[in-house]
Amino acid sequence: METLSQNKSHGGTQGVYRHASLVTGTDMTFSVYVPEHVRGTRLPVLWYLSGLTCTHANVTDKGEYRRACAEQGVILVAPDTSPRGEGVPDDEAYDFGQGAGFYVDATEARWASHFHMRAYLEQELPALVAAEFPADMERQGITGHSMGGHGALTIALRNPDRFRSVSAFAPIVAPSVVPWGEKALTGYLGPDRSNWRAYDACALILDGARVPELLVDVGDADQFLHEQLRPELLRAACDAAEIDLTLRLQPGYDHSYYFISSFMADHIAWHAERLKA
Ligand SMILES: N[C@@H](CCC(=O)N[C@@H](CSC=O)C(=O)NCC(=O)O)C(=O)O
Repeated sequence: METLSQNKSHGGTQGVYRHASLVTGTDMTFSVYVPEHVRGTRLPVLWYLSGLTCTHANVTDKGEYRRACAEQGVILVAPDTSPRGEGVPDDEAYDFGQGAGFYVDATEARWASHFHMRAYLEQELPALVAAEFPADMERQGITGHSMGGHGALTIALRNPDRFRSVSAFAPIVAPSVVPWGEKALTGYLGPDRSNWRAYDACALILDGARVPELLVDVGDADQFLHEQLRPELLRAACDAAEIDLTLRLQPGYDHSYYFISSFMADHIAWHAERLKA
């Protein structure tokens, strides 16, 4: 692992790192904020998965999480949203290809050699974080925004023993039935919709996957609310499965980092309560 930058912030260290990923076959860059801590102690970890067009840098620059992480003693890890670079396939559209990995392991030929964001986040990056940072991997939470909210929900639902807490900002909750998701899942996984269910939070819940509780914030002025996000589908799935969903429609907020940063400290405190219990 190579250190690209390290800066002191709120008493801790904001770092950006690069490593050669075996699962994506590319270099991958990610950021980690480590609060000040007693040498030798290990801190709980919150994963933040980003949305379409993002790298690690969007939340690192605009997410305003460091004060809350420092106060709560929580590490925050922000991975990239796809493999990138020469030799990696891409698409002209902002919602497919590089910057839009949708947290799947692609099976369609054009994408299958590099687009393995599921294995990257379920296996490779956690092992690296455990080895290189003072992270207590028994105390992990996960959150994310939009496409990254979809990633957080689906990874948590598939791995209930790994995460003690899961939340999301304006997540895509049912990619199988919304335009962003239908395009991406067709492109990465092919037309057989039965292969999409492991990547659809509502379908996973319908198929029996469970987490004890969820926190979701969405702005009521979010430009993607009705066509792409459709939080009412998560409400219905959670009600049917008796999952304790706190779904907050935040008046006046849109889809941007102005919205995310407004509720970031709330989410970090909510995760910290569960990770430190
Ligand atoms: N057409 C827009 C769409 C891109 C966009 O809004 N991306 C969001 C995530 S949307 C769902 O995953 C985002 O986080 N953008 C980065 C940011 O810093 O705001 C466009 O191409 O601009």
